[in-house]
Amino acid sequence: MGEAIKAINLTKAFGKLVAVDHINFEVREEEIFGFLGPNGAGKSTTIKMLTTVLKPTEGTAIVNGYDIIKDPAGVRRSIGVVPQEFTADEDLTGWENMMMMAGLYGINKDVAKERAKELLDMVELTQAMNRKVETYSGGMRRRLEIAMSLISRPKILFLDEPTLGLDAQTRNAIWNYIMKLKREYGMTIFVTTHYLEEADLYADRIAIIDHGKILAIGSPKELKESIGGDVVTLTTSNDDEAMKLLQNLDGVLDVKKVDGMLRIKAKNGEETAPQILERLIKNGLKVSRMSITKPTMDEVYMEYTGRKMRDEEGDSREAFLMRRTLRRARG
Ligand SMILES: Nc1ncnc2c1ncn2[C@@H]1O[C@H](COP(=O)(O)OP(=O)(O)OP(=O)(O)O)[C@@H](O)[C@H]1O
Repeated sequence: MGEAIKAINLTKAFGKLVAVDHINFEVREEEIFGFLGPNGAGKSTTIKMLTTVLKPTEGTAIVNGYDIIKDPAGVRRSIGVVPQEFTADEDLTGWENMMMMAGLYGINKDVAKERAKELLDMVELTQAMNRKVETYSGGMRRRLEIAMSLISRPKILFLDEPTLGLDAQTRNAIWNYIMKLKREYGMTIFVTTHYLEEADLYADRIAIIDHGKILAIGSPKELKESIGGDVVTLTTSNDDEAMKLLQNLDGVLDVKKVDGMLRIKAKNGEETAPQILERLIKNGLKVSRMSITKPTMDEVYMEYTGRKMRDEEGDSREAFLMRRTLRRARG
């Protein structure tokens, strides 16, 4: 598959503040690409440059084969955008908003009606389509905006925090539409979020951005593996003996006794656990309990940004240095 987006040294400075700092990445066709980062990381600024709302200070990007600087009109024709701020007209009905959007793209009336029906149906707004938008809930508005952004049948959809501030059930529904767009229409989706679980569950690949720089990029699985693997926890008939036996086993990164159990860091838990068992049993030990836990996106995020997603500021630098020191000490 080809690439839908390619950012090349993409940079935006506001005076002295470099909001997006020479970033390079590619988004493949038909993937859900999650752009993950805390408030102020540079996510919206990146989206605004990719959708030609803002001009880069330096660098460029190719979107759907069009250069965002040389051919912004080409870019705009081939993309759909759901910005963070609500843009639908409150005084119009859902249906009228759809028609207004179609008008902006110069879409033939009959075609527009056909598409509007299908899209409103997809986001489950058919029943509410003749009501004024001012009566819509937050979730309904977001769904309408998604439908509006699709009226031109774009190849790439940009969504800036589409689930921000919505309840869990609505967030789920929004992600279901996003998955459907990828599955049924083969769309490429570029989506920013600061919900780690959502990126983990739904994105094919994730870029973690902070202070305008991309800190890591990969599938959720690759990112989780990159921070040092899984944890296998064991209870054995002789933990001291077990520790000695496992220390040099292939795939084992570290063995520790914690709370009366053995805590083993392994590159890949599923592959290493059977080998652990085999070695212990061969040497006459009994294993009474065993579990495998995978690192979470929270840990990935903390590892790369040096802070938790929700306590944004605080002593993040210290926390980062502490973690790095501990990691190095562990070897
Ligand atoms: N028009 C502007 N003028 C000056 N500074 C700006 C402007 N737009 C954004 N910034 C600054 O650039 C940095 C990145 O902002 P951006 O909105 O891209 O972050 P974000 O990751 O999208 O965060 P959020 O989730 O809060 O929107 C922030 O420090 C912000 O204050």
